[in-house]
Amino acid sequence: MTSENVLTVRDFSVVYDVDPPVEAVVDVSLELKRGEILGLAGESGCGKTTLAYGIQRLLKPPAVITSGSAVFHDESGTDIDLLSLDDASLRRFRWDKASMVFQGAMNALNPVMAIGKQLADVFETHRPDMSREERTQECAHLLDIVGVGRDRLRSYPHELSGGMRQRVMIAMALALRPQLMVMDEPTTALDVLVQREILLQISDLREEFGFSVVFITHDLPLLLEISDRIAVMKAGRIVELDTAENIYHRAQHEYTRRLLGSFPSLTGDRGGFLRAGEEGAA
Ligand SMILES: Nc1ncnc2c1ncn2[C@@H]1O[C@H](COP(=O)(O)OP(=O)(O)OP(=O)(O)O)[C@@H](O)[C@H]1O
Repeated sequence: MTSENVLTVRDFSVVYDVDPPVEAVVDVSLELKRGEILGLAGESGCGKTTLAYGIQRLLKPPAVITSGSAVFHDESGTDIDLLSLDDASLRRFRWDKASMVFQGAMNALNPVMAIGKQLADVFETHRPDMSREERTQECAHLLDIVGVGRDRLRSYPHELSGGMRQRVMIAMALALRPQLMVMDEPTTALDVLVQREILLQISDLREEFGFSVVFITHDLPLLLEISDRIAVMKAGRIVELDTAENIYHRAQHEYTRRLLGSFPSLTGDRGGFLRAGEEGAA
């Protein structure tokens, strides 16, 4: 039977083995539900990126996972113990089951290759049985759903704006229909309006495709708007994890309240702040 959760992390710790050692993630436990957007909030250096990379086994030395477990609950009903996967299984996992969009992703596009070709390459590598027609169809569809449009299939990265290029990266991340998408400050470099538009689109796509998202940013107002639940990190630990609504209205932890208080847009008239889809709500 398919589990209600897509990911279960228990007592997960990561140390950077430098002198003196840095305890970047300390005893973190969390569950990610199927189809939910979980926001990871917290000040710079609190360990958000280390946690997100750690559970996907993307960390390099001097980072060492010192304790805990991370289990992916595949929709087939199989549990995958991420910390015990060998390299080949890990590579497959990363494309097939989980994908990642990071801040500078848009600069990772190959400048001398049309974006349609770069998308098609994903299918050529990971879905070798697909025909050329199917590939082209799928690439066109992907560009449509992320709001770039299929007429851009033959465009080169330099012919697109930063926002468009980041959407292409999101299309790539969606290509193999992963069950989990990790987004680390995916839109921070972009204009605020573009950023908002892309995020609302991700939220819609998530409903359409049913994937879960771990969304990392230090922009708490943005997280409140798009997340179902928010985990607040401080010095490597999760100090509070609750629905976005509870975090906003009924934060329990003093640190969370302080974090909320550091964003002027959240401290004024409460009615002035609305979660997406709640237009008209106070
Ligand atoms: N390669 C490294 N070697 C030593 N310490 C590191 C290394 N990478 C990160 N750290 C430390 O680990 C801690 C957590 O860093 P991390 O990048 O995960 O935080 P973050 O919350 O994602 O911050 P930001 O929002 O700035 O990206 C910080 O104290 C950081 O200085």
